[in-house]
Amino acid sequence: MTRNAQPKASHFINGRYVEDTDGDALTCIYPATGEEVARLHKGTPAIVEQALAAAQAAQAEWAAMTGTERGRILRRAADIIRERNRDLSELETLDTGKPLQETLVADATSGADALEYFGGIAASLGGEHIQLGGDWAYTIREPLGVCVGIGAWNYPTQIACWKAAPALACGNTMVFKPSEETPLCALKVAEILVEAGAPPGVFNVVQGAGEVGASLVGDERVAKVSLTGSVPTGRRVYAAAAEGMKHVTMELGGKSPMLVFEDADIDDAVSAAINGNFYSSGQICSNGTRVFVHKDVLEPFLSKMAERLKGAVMGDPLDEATNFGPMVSERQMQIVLGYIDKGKAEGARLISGGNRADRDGWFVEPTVFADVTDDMTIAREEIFGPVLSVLSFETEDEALKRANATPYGLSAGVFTKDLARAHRVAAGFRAGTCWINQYNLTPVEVPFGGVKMSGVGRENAKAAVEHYSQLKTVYVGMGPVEAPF
Ligand SMILES: NC(=O)C1=CN([C@@H]2O[C@H](COP(=O)(O)OP(=O)(O)OC[C@H]3O[C@@H](n4cnc5c(N)ncnc54)[C@H](O)[C@@H]3O)[C@@H](O)[C@H]2O)C=CC1
Repeated sequence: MTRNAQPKASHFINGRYVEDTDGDALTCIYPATGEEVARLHKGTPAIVEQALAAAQAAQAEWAAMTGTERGRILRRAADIIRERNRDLSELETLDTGKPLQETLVADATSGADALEYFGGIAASLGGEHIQLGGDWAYTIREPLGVCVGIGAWNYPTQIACWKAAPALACGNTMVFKPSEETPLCALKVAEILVEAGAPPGVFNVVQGAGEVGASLVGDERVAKVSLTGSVPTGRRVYAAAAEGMKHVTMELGGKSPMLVFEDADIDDAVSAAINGNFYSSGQICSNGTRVFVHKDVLEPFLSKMAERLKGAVMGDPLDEATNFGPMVSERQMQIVLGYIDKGKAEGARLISGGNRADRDGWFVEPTVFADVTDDMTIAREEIFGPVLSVLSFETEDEALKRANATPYGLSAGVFTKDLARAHRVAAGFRAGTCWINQYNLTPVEVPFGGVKMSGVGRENAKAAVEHYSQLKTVYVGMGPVEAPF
């Protein structure tokens, strides 16, 4: 397999690849080896202008198509993505370093799921009729206009599709800016949408870092901004959008709890903790990084976990036998290693891992700390790497209080065989998504998003439609108009 992932050009605007070599260089590094696999350019003001003008020009025609027609295009794009899943997954692996074993099942395929789902409901979106005695009113569901999508680097294809699919289904157009760490796969989504029949300008991709994102968010033609990123960036983008009274969806970070009660199936709980901490090398916003284990099952939990970690296979992510890849960048690796040092310095007990792996690329060993207390840095801050903190608890009340004692509120999980307790705890969690005896599954049919500092709005499911459309109310007078004088 070739390690050259060079796209035809850096940006995709108005139905075609576009280059502007005046833009600063944007190099794409394969995180498993450090080698350069593509070189692009960041968007210049001229590129940003072209993209916004194209999206604006395309919007009326796109919105005038029937939902059935728009939906058919999205569903066709989903089919093409599935047909090319292997190529797209290999590209995603080169861009992110995530094992091919993962990208084959969780990236392009999840993007296709979103395009299929929103393609399927596009024809049924509409308003309602409200009878008011003799008079009546109806609502029209209208698109917002030009939407901006801004992505993080952990799930580039999925994020592009999770934003594009509902936006386009509702009749909006989009300018999408991928993370500067992972610019490649959104270009493929744009290419495929055009191949599936989307008119030029409906979905555009512009590369760049924060400045390019900020110039998109600040433009008065933009009606809505959807960001997947960190809380500090979310604050900035939300504030900039508020200046123009723009709609926002903020999918931000987390420090989610997973509660393992004494009656839980410990093997399942360990599996879930592995999925919720080491999949994508821990670079998942909804990860359950604070695992609260009841004191009576703490030692069996830790010993089973240590045993299972022996099954982690570090290697070339393009080899399908590899199930544990590197961090996306050297910078992210250094951040994670810094947190591991803090964990050690603040007195957490290292059960396994704890170091950079002795190999090329930006690998950090899967790391488990026990005896973690609520005040330790590793229990409070989002690490976004393969670092699992185990805390112990004695009562349900105590566990729930401690689980909720965080500014974040993205996700939470509970493992118990006691059904009443499972639902009671789920009701008590202050989080946008809760799992009972499961963790980190995010099918497109269910809403996903956070509370508190973890975000605003919801992606996926019918809920996303509310965030990509607005209602116009039309009141219909059927009788004479009464007036006081
Ligand atoms: N809740 C969710 O659905 C998810 C949240 N995340 C969060 O994303 C973070 C990791 O991703 P990163 O790429 O490091 O996040 P980041 O916040 O550094 O960057 C996110 C995106 O925002 C852009 N950006 C930065 N400053 C901007 C500005 N002033 N205006 C407009 N755009 C700007 C970046 O170029 C990038 O495309 C983690 O905190 C993680 O929890 C990641 C995946 C999913």
